[in-house]
Amino acid sequence: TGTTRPQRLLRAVQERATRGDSESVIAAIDHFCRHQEWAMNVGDEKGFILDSVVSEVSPQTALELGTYCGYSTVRIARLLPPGGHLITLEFNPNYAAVARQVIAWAGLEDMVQVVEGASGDWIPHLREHFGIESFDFVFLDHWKELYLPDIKLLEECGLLRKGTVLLADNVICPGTPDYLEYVRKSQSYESHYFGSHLEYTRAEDGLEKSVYLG
Ligand SMILES: C[C@H](C[C@H]1O[C@@H](n2cnc3c(N)ncnc32)[C@H](O)[C@@H]1O)NC(=O)c1cc(-c2ccc(F)cc2)cc(O)c1O
Ligand SMILES: [Mg+2]
Repeated sequence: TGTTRPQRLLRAVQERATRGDSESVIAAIDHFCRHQEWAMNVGDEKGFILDSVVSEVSPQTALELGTYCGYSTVRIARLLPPGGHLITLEFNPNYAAVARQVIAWAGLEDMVQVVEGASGDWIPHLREHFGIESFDFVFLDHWKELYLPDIKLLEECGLLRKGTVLLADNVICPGTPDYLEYVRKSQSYESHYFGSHLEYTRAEDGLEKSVYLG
C-alpha cells in the first residue's frame, strides 16, 4: 500500500512551503494540484473570491463544513481578525489528520479547531461544546446533497443570526440544485452568485453567497 493523495499533498507542503508562512502553504498546494495531481480544494481562482468575502465579513466566529486537506481552512484562518476562531468539520479521519498537519505547517493551529465527525451529528452540539452563540460566517464545501439539510439544521439550532454570511462552493459542479433553489427563493436569504471555474480546470463552477436575514 502506497501513500494517499492527501498524504502526497501534505508532503508537497512540507517540502515546498515555509513553516509558519500561510501564503507559501497555499501556493504549494496550488502548485501540487496544477502540476502533480488534481485535488478537490477550492483552488486559487475561487479562493480569491473566498478571500474577498472573508475579508468583508471579518468573522469572529466561522464554521467550515468539509475540511478535506485544510486548504480553504488556511485561506479563511489567515484572514480572521484578532480573536477570530474557525471550527471545521471533517467526516474522514484520514483527511482530518492531514488537514491538522497542513494547518499547523501554516502556523494557524491556534485559530482553528478541526472536529472529526459528520456535520449533521455535530451541528446540534456546537453551542454546548464550543460555547458558540452564533456564526458570523459559514463555508459549505462538504457532500453537496447535505448543503440544504445542514443550513436548515443550523437555522433550527439558532446558530445563524441576522447578517450571517453563507458561502457555498460547487453550486454548479458537482452542483447543489436544491440548495440553490432554496436560498434564492427563500425570504430569509439574500443571495448572489459569483461565477468562476472548477478548481484547476476550465469547467464552469461558482460560489453562492447568501446572507441570512433572520
Ligand atoms: C465532499 C468533499 C469535501 C470533504 O467533505 C467531507 N465530508 C463529506 N460529508 C461530510 C459531512 N457530513 N461532515 C463533514 N465532512 C464531510 C469529505 O470527507 C471530504 O473531505 N468535496 C467534494 O466532494 C468535492 C468534489 C469536487 C469534484 C468536482 C468534479 C469532479 F469531477 C469530481 C469532484 C469538487 C469540489 O470542490 C468538492 O468540494
Ligand atoms: Mg469544493
